[in-house]
Amino acid sequence: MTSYLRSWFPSFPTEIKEEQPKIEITEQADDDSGSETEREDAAPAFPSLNSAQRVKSTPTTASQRTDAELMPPPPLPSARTPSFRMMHPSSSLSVQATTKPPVKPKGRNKVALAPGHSPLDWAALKSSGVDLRGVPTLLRVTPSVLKQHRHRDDAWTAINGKVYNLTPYLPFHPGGEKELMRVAGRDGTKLFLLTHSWVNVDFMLDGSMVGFLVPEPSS
Ligand code: HEM
Repeated sequence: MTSYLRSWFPSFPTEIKEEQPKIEITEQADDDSGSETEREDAAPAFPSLNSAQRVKSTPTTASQRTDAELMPPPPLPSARTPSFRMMHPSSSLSVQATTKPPVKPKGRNKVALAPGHSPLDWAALKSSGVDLRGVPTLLRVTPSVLKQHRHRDDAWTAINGKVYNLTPYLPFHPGGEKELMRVAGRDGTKLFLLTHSWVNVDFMLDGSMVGFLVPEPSS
C-alpha cells in the first residue's frame, strides 16, 4: 500500500524525496515484503516512477516552479463573477446595454458626393482664388431680387441676413443638390437651422457671399 501511495504522491512521505533516485530499489523492497496477491493488485505507477514528466512536476522548492504552476488558471468567461454593471445597474458608471438601433434624425440623409467634391475639395476650391461670388462687389439684395436667382445655374439664398451664391456649392453639399435647391431664391434661414444648425454657414460659404438681405424699399 505504501508503495502504491508513493507511486501517486512521490513527495509523501518527505524522506522518499531523498530516495527518489533509488525509488525502484524501494519499490523492489516493498514487493519483496508484500504477498503475491498484493503485487498483482498494485496499480502501475502513472506516470512511471522515473519518467521525466514526474520529475518535472515535483519541484522541491517554490522558486523552482513556473508562474503557470503557481497561479491557478483564470475562470472561464461564463464562470466569472458578475460585472460592476450587473451588480450596480442604477450606477451612473454603468453602461446600459441597448437593443434599439441608433435613431437617425428625421429628414437627414447624406448623399454620395461625386469624386472630387468632398468637403476637403470644397475647402481647396474656396482657397484657390477662383471667383465663387459671380458679382464684382457685395450687394444689398431685396427679397424680390433674391427671387430671381432660383435656378440651378444661378441660385442664391439668404441665411441669417447674408446672401450666398449656392451654385458652386451645389455638387459639394453633403445633403445633395435637391435639398439645397429648396432654399434657392428665398430666405433659407429657417430650413437651414432646422436641418443642421451646427453647420457654420459663414465659414462654409464665405467665398461665395454676394451681399446682404435688405427689405424692399418702401414706395
Ligand atoms: C444653405 C447652405 C447650406 C450649407 C452650407 C449646408 C452644408 C451642409 C453640410 C456641411 C453638411 C454636412 C453636415 C454634417 O456632416 O454633419 C450638410 C448636410 C446636409 N444638409 Fe445641408 N447645407 C445647407 C443647406 C441645406 C438646406 C437648405 C437643406 C435642406 C433641407 C440641407 C440639407 C442637408 C441634409 C439633409 C444633410 C445631410 C445631413 C446628414 O445626414 O448628415 N442643407 N449640409
